[in-house]
Amino acid sequence: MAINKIAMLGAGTMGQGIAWALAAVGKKVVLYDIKQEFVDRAIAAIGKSLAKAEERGKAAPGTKDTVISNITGTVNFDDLKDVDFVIEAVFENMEVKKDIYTKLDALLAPEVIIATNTSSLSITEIAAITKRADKVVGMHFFNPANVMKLVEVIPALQTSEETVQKVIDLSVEIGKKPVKVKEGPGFVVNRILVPTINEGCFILYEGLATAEDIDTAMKLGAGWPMGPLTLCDLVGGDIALAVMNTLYDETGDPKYRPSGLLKQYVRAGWLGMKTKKGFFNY
Ligand SMILES: NC(=O)c1ccc[n+]([C@@H]2O[C@H](COP(=O)([O-])OP(=O)(O)OC[C@H]3O[C@@H](n4cnc5c(N)ncnc54)[C@H](O)[C@@H]3O)[C@@H](O)[C@H]2O)c1
Repeated sequence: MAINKIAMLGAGTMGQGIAWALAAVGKKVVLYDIKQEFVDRAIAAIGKSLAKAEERGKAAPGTKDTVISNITGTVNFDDLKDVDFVIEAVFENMEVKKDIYTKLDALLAPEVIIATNTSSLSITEIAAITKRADKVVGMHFFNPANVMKLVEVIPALQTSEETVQKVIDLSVEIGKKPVKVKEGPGFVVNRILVPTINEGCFILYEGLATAEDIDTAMKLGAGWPMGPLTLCDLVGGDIALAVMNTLYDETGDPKYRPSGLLKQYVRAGWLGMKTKKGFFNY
């Protein structure tokens, strides 16, 4: 079955970028969230960024209109019923995901693949909620998803080879570089990256350097495009903490214990760019 119409669940940071990436190559995207204002805000943000890109000559004239015309926003779950493929990027919370997967499983045609963008939850556990476990798979994009080239493709224990191949093919079709990864906490990128963010939080808490200096050190000393604390603000402190908690819980290895400071920032709602305040102000 050709994949032309794709449901994008969750119009937050990731849903927005993924919807943009899909629409840019001509896929018809149905962007679903729980509130109309979230959907409207996401589509407006894509339009604004593309208008700027056109003004600066970084996107061909008319790109914005083409991309936006390929995205339909909705808060009506039934609007997802005739899609060819689903990508889910709702909150990183198993209860929220379970509710969504139960409803999707009942709504969708049996052959439709459901790909989850989860950063830290078990894809095997998500697959087990459905009656199509062989068609549930991890498709892990990186932020900003319209720019970053990598997609980690993660089969659950139950996922069929055919499903994996379809996700690899779709990733290539939308201009990404897929890498197949066995299911394990953090996959590859977050297993390495998020503990580094966490270490930046420990260093800040211990007062070894200011937030600015920690980031400058890693940019100028290690050639990172941004420092670990800016990266935390970009990813979202809540997401970084969820990944650390998963690494810690799944492995029981104390080297993955989340920093108390990161926990405190999340409790304060200082999640980073999406809340305009994190380790830096936005
Ligand atoms: N932020 C990142 O850098 C990043 C990178 C890769 C993967 N992820 C993963 O992507 C997913 C989303 O992360 P995000 O950063 O976009 O989060 P976000 O908080 O920015 O957006 C989540 C969106 O999901 C919506 N939502 C919540 N419950 C819903 C429901 N029942 N139905 C439909 N929409 C619902 C929210 O209203 C919100 O708009 C998570 O699983 C996360 O682990 C995040």
